[in-house]
Amino acid sequence: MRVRGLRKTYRTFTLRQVVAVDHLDLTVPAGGVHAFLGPNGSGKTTTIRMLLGLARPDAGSVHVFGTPVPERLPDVVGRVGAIVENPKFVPGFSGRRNLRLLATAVGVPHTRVEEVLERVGLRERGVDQFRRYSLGMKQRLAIAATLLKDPDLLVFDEPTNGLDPAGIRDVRATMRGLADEGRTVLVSSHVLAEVEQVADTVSVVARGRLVAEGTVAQLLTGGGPAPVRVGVPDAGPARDLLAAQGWTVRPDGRSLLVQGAPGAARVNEVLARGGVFADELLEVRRDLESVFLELTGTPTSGEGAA
Ligand SMILES: Nc1ncnc2c1ncn2[C@@H]1O[C@H](COP(=O)(O)OP(=O)(O)OP(=O)(O)O)[C@@H](O)[C@H]1O
Repeated sequence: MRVRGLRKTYRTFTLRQVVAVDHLDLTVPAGGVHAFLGPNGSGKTTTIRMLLGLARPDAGSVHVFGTPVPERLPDVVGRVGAIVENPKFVPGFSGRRNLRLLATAVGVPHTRVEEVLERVGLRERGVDQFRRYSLGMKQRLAIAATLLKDPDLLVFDEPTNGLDPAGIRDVRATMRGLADEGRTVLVSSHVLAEVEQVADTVSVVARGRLVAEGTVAQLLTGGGPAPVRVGVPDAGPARDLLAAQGWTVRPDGRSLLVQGAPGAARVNEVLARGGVFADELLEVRRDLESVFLELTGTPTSGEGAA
């Protein structure tokens, strides 16, 4: 899936213009789990609605399997399954009966219902009424419904919202399994921790714009080497030696933080050649949470994410 220059504005009831998506570029590689991350209100749902032809962009282009959307949506709609809003199931019907109704509506045989129930781990519970399902089971039934047509691309908008840790784990495992079968899974979330373990690639948006993309490892390194923390008995000569290499050196408590050096070994070598011996050398690994915070200016965990 490829998005270029996507833009969408809304008018509020006071006629104020809200730019929900602002010249967004997005590339979702085929196969694997792609996380679409951003704080609340950063434009994820609006983008997903445009990808699915549910909202019309003001500008920009969307291609799904190389086909322009919404212009030629009917050509690809059968290859796409999505959960955008809470799917409507009949509370008093069993999970299986709900899926059979949907299967009839989309013209797939009831044998397919058994396959998708099995696929999401609900076969045993297929006889239970939908209203008796846990939130996690309801979400897995929703995923089962999207699988009825055997789609190549699955789009899930915040599928782990409101789930307990066990529910999050189940949904995550289901997404991983679908990607391992060769499907493409696009999953949006404002809670990084809920998707980082399962995502092969990531796009981060803030205020409707793309602020970073790549693999989780690429985001962690930010494209450059990790800073090196150096402890030396006398900071002055060490700072001069390191700065002479063109590296940025700043105090970090009782140590020095060196940015731009290709690794701790090279820092050690430069110091030793200058007659300075470090008593501490550490490559400082960034965690994804702090990268996300730097990129979006917003914490990602729980309700604190505004
Ligand atoms: N129908 C609408 N009318 C007016 N403004 C809207 C409408 N839908 C979305 N917006 C605004 O557009 C911006 C982006 O919203 P959107 O729902 O796409 O973000 P999001 O990243 O999906 O957020 P969340 O994680 O809360 O779902 C927000 O400022 C939102 O208030």
